[in-house]
Amino acid sequence: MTRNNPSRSAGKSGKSGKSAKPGQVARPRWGAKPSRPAATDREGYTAQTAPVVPAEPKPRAAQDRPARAESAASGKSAPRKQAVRPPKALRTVKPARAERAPKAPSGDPLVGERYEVEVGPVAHGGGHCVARHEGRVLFVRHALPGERVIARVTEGTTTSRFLRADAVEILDAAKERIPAPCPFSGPGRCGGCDWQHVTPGGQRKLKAQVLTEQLAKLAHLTPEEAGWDGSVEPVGGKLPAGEVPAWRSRVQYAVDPATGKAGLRRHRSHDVEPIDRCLIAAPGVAELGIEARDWSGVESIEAIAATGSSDRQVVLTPRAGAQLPLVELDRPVSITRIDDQGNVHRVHGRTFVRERAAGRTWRVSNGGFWQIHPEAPDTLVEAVLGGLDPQWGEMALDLYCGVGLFAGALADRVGEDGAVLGIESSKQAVIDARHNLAAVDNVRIECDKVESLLPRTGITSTDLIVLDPPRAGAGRETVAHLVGLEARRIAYVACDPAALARDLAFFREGGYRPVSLRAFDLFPMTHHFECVAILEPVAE
Ligand SMILES: C[S@@+](CC[C@H](N)C(=O)[O-])C[C@H]1O[C@@H](n2cnc3c(N)ncnc32)[C@H](O)[C@@H]1O
Repeated sequence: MTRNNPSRSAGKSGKSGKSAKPGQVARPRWGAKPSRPAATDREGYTAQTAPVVPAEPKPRAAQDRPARAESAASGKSAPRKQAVRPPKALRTVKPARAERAPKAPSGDPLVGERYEVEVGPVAHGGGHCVARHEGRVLFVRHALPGERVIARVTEGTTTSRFLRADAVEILDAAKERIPAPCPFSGPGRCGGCDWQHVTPGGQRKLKAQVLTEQLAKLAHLTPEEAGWDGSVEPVGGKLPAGEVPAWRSRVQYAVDPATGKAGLRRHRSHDVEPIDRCLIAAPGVAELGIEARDWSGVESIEAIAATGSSDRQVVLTPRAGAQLPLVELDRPVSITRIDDQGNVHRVHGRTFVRERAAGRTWRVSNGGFWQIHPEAPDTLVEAVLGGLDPQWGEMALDLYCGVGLFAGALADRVGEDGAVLGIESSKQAVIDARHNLAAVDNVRIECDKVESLLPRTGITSTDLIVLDPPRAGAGRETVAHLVGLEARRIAYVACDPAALARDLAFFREGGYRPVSLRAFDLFPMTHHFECVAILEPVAE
């Protein structure tokens, strides 16, 4: 579909504050700083044609939901904190309705059954590959396409539409298979990494296959049509063979209640795999020695090592009713506690870390969102700016702006004649963004949900848009609103290839197509990766 864009064919509309020509919409000077002072707080791979891969069914019951270790790898989806539920007796009991009651699994359990299978293509979403046994689909972890393995069932019954399984014996190994460097990985063990058993190049090939398949299935685009060369770009330089990249600047540990030992959650489980060391943790995290302490009374620990500053922070969530233990760590570190209402309390030091990236220092408070790979902010900013090519005097939107990373970069490029509006729903992130960009006159940050604020801004057009939504993507309605703003270019930063492909289809309906797409291996050893798509209006 071609966009009907009268203002574009009439020439560029006037810049902020200038009067509109007849037939054009006057642009309010929406990027200017608000007159009130900014809020402050107390301180401060090559892909082949797309294989046909069965979709992983959506979770139906609560116990089917992916565990935090998996979803947290990208840092985008998992909620920071869930308030502890009140004791059962205090909860409001809803009337029992047959359709609301979770269905008890029917059929006989197959867990523990072992099947010899030929492993098919990698599937989106869980670090697993697809296999078939006697007409049933198996999602098999710890396997690689083309392998022949013994798969042991981990979930499912005789009536299940699909089964989950782990490859527990490899009969014919793929050439990309290596011995897992991490002693805590493998069937039934730590759920933090998916592809410890795969060469770095093999991991990127798998990610490229997933992206190719999602683009074909959900956006009906070939790599060429998406402007993608089919590669997932490595980030962080080449490592000697056998060495694991230590990239995680933020690690979410869980604590085994029986032993008080910190570890990582097993795949799709709340059980804790105690570890001595996480191989992919950044040196600044490893130095904290979290795994060596007794954390009795603590439910979870987020360990953060800032990049470009010596700031270290641990964010502790105590168990309900437990006393926070006296925490002594080997080096200066800020300690923050989150109570059962989700409120943040300073225990020691600062409640934030200072991250250095893209030419600025960024304050990030309370374990709020920040890209996890130390090279991610610069890599993504470079890809966004390179794709958008912002011009002096242009107007830009940074949607889902976090603490202001892309807004800051855009502001520098559009200059004082241009303007940037950031929208972010987290109050603390907005406070941080306003603090981080306080000296930048042409940026304004608003706190609200993009979908509810955008239609109320009165903004009818813009030159550039960056959107970096959470895992679910932006969705049809928000995309419909964005295409109506007639931006010259749009940069879509995505951590989930399925959400990206779905939204690309919505953009296509609205007359925008991807002119370039890059994929970055910002989450090595896991199935996650990040994409930057640049969209332009289809020529009229
Ligand atoms: C993937 S992060 C991107 C942050 C930022 N662009 C960066 O790279 O640091 C997504 C952000 O969107 C925010 N968010 C989630 N849902 C939102 C919504 N409906 N409207 C506005 N912001 C939202 C989250 O709080 C988070 O800061």
